[in-house]
Amino acid sequence: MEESTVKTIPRALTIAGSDSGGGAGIQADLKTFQMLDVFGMSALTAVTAQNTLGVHGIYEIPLEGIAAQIDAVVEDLGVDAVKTGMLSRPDIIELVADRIRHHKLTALVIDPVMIAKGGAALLKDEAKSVLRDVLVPLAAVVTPNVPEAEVLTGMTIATVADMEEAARRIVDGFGARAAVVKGGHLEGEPTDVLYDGTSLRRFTSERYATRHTHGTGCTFSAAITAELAKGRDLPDAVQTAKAFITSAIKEELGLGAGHGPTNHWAYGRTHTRGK
Ligand SMILES: Nc1ncnc2c1ncn2[C@@H]1O[C@H](COP(=O)(O)OP(=O)(O)O)[C@@H](O)[C@H]1O
Ligand SMILES: Cc1ncc(COP(=O)(O)O)c(N)n1
Repeated sequence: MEESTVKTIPRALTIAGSDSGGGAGIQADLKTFQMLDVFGMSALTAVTAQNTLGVHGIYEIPLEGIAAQIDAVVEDLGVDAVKTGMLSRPDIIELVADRIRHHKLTALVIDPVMIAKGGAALLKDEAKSVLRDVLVPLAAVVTPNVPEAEVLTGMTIATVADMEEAARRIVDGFGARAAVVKGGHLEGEPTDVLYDGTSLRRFTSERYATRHTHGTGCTFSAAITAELAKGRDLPDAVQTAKAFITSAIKEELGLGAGHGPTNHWAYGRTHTRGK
């Protein structure tokens, strides 16, 4: 009998919005999955007309179409880890939570996307509590930036110690299994904090002075998702994601007149990827 050429490859799904500019949203997620040697799939929640200058239009996908995309990939190709990004509305969040429960997708990364770098709202105000109450309890990890962690917890965050307190509240108060609060919006060396219900860890890097940070949060959470799809534990996944996003910010591409995309090739050029 001929030897089988079938290989198993880790598979990751992103449930998020499309960024026509290619730097954030599902485009950032799929590029990141690819660079980390994970097979990427997508379920679009919305299409945005977007470039480095801002969001020029939002066109949401009908609920039935979002559910059909998720069901189609899970039932045939299989999903080892899943992330959510832009979810826009309360009913989209409810639907995504329903499909995640139905398919028993436990390796779930929630990036609670609220506002684009240019200021456009990607999540309606009335959806914020639904995200916290319905989706966060299903998460293996939630990855808010400082303003998002402030909205979720209602607290003001000015220091790394505040970020740690916010991470604790997201886990102990809202039922996520872990939280990474990202420190890009505070001054100084950007420090991200991970709390998993037992211990706190800090991940710090150099800060690069650049306006090309469009899609940093999407890329970071996609890298965590890719590593979880490979079966890595969460601290390892966060460490790789931090290295991935740091390289992507450092080696800017200089595209566009506004907040340009990060460099999704950079990490692969400087790190040996597991083959
Ligand atoms: N100027 C920067 N230099 C290096 N790393 C950064 C910079 N800005 C953000 N980061 C890192 O990029 C990731 C995303 O951070 P953050 O800006 O806090 O979230 P978001 O992109 O969701 O707004 C985090 O790992 C953060 O530490
Ligand atoms: C479709 C989509 N999803 C997410 C973001 C957030 O990315 P960022 O906050 O890094 O601009 C975005 N701008 N567009």
